Amino acid sequence: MIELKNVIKKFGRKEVLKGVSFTAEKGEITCLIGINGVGKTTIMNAIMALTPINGGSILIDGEKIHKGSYEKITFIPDAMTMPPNMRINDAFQFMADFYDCWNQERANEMLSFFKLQKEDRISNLSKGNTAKVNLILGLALDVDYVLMDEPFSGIDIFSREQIAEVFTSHLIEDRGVIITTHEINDIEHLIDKAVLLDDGIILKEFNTEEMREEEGKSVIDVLREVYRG
Ligand SMILES: Nc1ncnc2c1ncn2[C@@H]1O[C@H](COP(=O)(O)OP(=O)(O)OP(=O)(O)O)[C@@H](O)[C@H]1O
Repeated sequence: MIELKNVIKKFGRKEVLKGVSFTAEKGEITCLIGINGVGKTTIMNAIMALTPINGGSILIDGEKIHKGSYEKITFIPDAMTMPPNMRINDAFQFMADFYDCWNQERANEMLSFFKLQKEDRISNLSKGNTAKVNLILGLALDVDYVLMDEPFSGIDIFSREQIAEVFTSHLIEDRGVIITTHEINDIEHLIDKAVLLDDGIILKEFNTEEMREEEGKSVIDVLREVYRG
């Protein structure tokens, strides 16, 4: 389980996270929902210890993140982090050199699922194909937890459908996944838990299936209630 307890983050005098607490379980897809600039990426960076926090704590399976945790958790950003002159195959090699948990077989499987070629140069990839390569680089790691920043943002409908298919496949299955979005429509049916963020605090955290069964409400119904009052 990933557990955030009362996390505070300031940039200068601006307090972006004002005591954020929520949990994300293994085997579940947790979606962090909020408008642009509300602090979703900051939360991802804080979980990965890529940015220091000013208060509270973040635990992964009960432990503070340490060097070894990077064989257990990965972050798929919304932009390419590999050098543009690399080919996809070079990026795979880079990951293989860097991570013990790199799974080449799974990378190849995803590459053919997305109909991409190993020889393709990163700089020549479309936005949709960049997102797919990012997804491969993250999901071909045998890690328990995967963080994804806006995996559907700015991507055409067919690519979105392909990515959605990955979410319901064995590639995700038992892992704990946290994704961020400011646009829930595409992924409402894929997520197990919704965490609504606004102005540095969590407004609501709920299990989507329970909400549907017990109160007859979709995630969008709850969003309307919470954000529009
Ligand atoms: N390095 C930084 N220095 C100063 N302010 C920052 C920094 N990074 C983020 N911020 C500010 O923190 C706030 C939250 O940013 P963040 O990127 O986490 O939001 P977000 O919810 O991910 O937005 P989006 O949906 O646009 O990606 C914003 O007001 C942003 O300007």
